[in-house]
Amino acid sequence: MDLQAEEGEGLTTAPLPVLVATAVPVERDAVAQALPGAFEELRLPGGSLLRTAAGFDLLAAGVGPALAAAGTAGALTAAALAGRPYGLVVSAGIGGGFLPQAPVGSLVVADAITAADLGAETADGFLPVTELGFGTVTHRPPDSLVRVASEATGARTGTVLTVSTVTGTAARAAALRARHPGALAEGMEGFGVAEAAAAHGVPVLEIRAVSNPVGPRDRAAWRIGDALAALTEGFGKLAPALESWNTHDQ
Ligand SMILES: O=C(O)c1cccc(C(=O)CC[C@H]2O[C@@H](n3cnc4c(=O)[nH]cnc43)[C@H](O)[C@@H]2O)c1
Repeated sequence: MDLQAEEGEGLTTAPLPVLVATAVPVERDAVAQALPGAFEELRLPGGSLLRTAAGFDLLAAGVGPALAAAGTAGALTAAALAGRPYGLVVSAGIGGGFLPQAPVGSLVVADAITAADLGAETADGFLPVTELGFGTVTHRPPDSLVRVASEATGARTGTVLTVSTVTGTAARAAALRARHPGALAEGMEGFGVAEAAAAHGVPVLEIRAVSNPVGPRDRAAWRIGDALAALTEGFGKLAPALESWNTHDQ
């Protein structure tokens, strides 16, 4: 695919497509509602992908960091082999919000995407995998991208934690806060998406619409419909900002 388009006297770079990875189809569909035009459905090994004419590919990769990483990596590899590489990967979905900073229905954009439970438990507390001599526990989206995304959507910015076990007690929420003072939200996919993006050298963004507080388990307090509506509204504002960032601002 020719990425250069002539415009007037000079050359401008056409924006590379954006991959949006959600966990489940209702999240993918909430994002799709914000994007104009028809969708083409493509089959991939890890599931199906909805492609918009405007350059957004939407993937429901599954719940949890492993499926998120596998699905995202598969889509990135397929796109690269097809000669249509992505310029940006977005992890999008609902999540738990730390109160009072991130109430139900609000949006959070990650300035750090951190694996909160990747490491070892010791008698002296939790050791992140980096202190064991391995890998990484945090990916940082580009500052300019975080700024553009939060200005467009009104989202708060802070750390979004990725957990394999949803927090369900006040004690666990307090422990996470103590270890990650900048945490605003938790989800189960962001770090997996970010690992796959990093492996391909592609920038990543994470946006979460808060469906429930992080803390004691209370299923009656979930507001999934409100969070999905916030995701749609937020993505409607985010999409043009991403296109602009992708073209000019990075
Ligand atoms: O059964 C529970 O107590 C419970 C509480 C919150 C979420 C779940 C899920 O199974 C949803 C997992 C799904 O949604 C995202 N999500 C939403 N809220 C949270 C949360 O508080 N902590 C972590 N992840 C959350 C997550 O990214 C998954 O895709 C069950």
